[in-house]
Amino acid sequence: MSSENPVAGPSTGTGAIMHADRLGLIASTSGGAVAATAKKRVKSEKQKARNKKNLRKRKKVAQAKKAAAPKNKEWKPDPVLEALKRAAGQNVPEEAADADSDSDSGSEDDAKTEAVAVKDLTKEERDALEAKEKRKKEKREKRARREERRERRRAERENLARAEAEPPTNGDAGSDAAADDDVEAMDEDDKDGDDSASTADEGPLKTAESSPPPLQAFPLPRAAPPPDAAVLARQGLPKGLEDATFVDQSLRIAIDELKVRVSGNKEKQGLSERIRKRLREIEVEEFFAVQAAILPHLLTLRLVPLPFSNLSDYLISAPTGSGKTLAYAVPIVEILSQRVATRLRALIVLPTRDLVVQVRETMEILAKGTGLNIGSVTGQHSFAQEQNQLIADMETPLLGGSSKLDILIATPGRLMDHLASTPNFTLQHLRFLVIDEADRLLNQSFQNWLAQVLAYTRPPMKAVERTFERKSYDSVAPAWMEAFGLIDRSAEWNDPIPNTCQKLLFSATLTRDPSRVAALALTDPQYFIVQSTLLPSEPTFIGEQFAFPSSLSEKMLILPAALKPLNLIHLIHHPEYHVNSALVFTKSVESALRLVKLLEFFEDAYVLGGGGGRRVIVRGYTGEMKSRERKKLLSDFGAGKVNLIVCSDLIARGMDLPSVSHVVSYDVPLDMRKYVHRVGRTARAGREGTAWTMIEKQEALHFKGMMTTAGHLKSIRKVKVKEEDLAGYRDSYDIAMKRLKEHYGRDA
Ligand SMILES: Nc1ncnc2c1ncn2[C@@H]1O[C@H](COP(=O)(O)OP(=O)(O)OP(=O)(O)O)[C@@H](O)[C@H]1O
Repeated sequence: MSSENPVAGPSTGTGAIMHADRLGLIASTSGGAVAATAKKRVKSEKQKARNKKNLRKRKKVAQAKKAAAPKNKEWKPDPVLEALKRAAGQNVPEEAADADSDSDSGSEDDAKTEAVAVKDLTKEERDALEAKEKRKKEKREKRARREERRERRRAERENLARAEAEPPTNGDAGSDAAADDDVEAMDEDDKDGDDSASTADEGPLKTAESSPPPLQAFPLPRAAPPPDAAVLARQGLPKGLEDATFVDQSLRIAIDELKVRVSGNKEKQGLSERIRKRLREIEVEEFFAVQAAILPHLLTLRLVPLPFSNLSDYLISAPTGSGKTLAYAVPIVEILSQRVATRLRALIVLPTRDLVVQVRETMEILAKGTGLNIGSVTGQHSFAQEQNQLIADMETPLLGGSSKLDILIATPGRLMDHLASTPNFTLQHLRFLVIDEADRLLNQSFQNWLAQVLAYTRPPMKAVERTFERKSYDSVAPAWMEAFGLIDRSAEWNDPIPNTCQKLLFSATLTRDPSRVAALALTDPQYFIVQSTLLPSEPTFIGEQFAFPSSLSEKMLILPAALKPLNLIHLIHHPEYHVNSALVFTKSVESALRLVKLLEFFEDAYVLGGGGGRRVIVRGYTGEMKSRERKKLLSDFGAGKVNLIVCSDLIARGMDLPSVSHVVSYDVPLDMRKYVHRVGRTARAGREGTAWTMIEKQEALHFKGMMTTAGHLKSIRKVKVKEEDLAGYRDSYDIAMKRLKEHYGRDA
């Protein structure tokens, strides 16, 4: 038993082992006090010996450091020591000063000297001295604490050793306490940063026996890894839309070569001679990729599909100008030309009046000689006029409706009006429902048009009570008969009579947003994507697919807003760019009209001033113009009488103006879809075309980000127009600006 052991003091005389948790109790007894005094003495002797050893070590280190220090680094005397020397009029040798500053137990003489000298110190010197004293004191206290801990640990180790020899008499809390102390000691040592306090000689405190292995942490509940974004986006998407069929944009099939499967592996000519003749008349000798891919599927099923035949719905995403209109117009005309009686069998929905007019023209050319009746409702004519065109008999209530038309082309708003208010207008006979520019139309939610139209194409779930007698000529669609009580199939096991309406959705920027797709209630949907082979075979993101005509070249100008008009003028007049027969897109109708005025004033000044030979004819195209005026303008443009049409996004979609050689986005398009449709007004049907985008400096980041997200930035070439290239237009431009200000008032 060691006399240094604080837990087994001599006064106990029993030599019994006391546990660490009784330490406090022992310390309070008189025997404990004697032991403590003896221990203190031994401790202070040991402490002194250790201090001397440390002092020697430090001196050596200090000397080594001095020797290693760069020569130019001067040694600086301790300011406090210097002050003391000055005050005491004494010459303290360098070595002694060093020792004093490091040692925590200065000699008595020194203390006296200091006491005398302190009186003569300045305030700053006195503060410094006090701080130094404080530091010394803290150091002493720290060291004392460390010593105390060391002693305690040593005692505990001895106790443990004894405990191993003899079985313990009570619970073993000591190891825990020791472990706690150990943590504390480590903390203290870390704070000290004092290497003299090394405990290396004492060996590691924690041994395998002394501290039990730490308990395994109870595993915390962890969130499952998030699913892949693409997987998430596909959720709720019909299988057919996940596995899209990719069609190479360069695919071509001669119109005589188009075959359809009849039964088994047998094939036959897909189109009648009549429609092939019509196609040749409009210079269609071969089918473009979208047509070659989709026609064999649509032509296989004829007017009334047999029961159990697979009447799939189709979603087709193909670049602008790739011939989507003919991809649905040809099969509609070909299949409907077999009809005997007139029923409304094809409904084509388009977002704008202009597009309705355009598609109607194509339909009429194809249907020439078939006897098919084609009409349109857009609100351009009065409601009564449209009703007259639509319905043969509005007086007699008829279950099967009374249509004058086989094919109706409509804008959604006007279509809703007729469904609500035109007697005998029904969609029960529909064989085709086409939604062209589908992404745009699916985004239009007015009057919930899509849900309503779809509801009108399906037979009612409940039997409809009739308030009138059925006429002999009242022709009800087979799928509607049961609902009207014309047949009773309740005793039959057969499936309900299938609906014959096939949905076809087309766009250059088709969405696969599952929520929107779900709204379409598609049957066995098939998804076709027409794209250039240069693009990756898998769509990079599931939401939207953007494809561009391969004959399109794209350029961008990043420039200050104030230089936009001059740059546009440069593009128009410089022979290198020769932007002519162009559509110029602005952000609003107002900006379009203003730009038209500015360009007109410029052309006046420039041509009169002898700047350029030919005058460029510029016109604006707005929704406020009468349809007659718009038609005239487009025809003048096609004939080359108008060189530039400045417009808002009104004609950005779907308009087929074959003469457009350039598109200029004078104001940057706000989203990718707008960009795709604007640039798609050129480079149509395989022709060459160039699209320019003017980007104000502060818009560049947004625009580039948008293009990068769509994986398209690399396809756009950045062009820089030099300041000196614009110099030749300056004078005429200044005149034009002056006139523009006069035209709009001084504030313009
Ligand atoms: N097979 C073909 N051969 C020659 N020209 C064709 C063929 N198919 C279509 N075209 C012509 O290509 C032009 C563009 O066709 P269409 O308007 O149908 O394109 P789109 O794909 O609907 O474009 P957008 O997405 O801009 O509406 C039209 O002038 C059309 O007559």
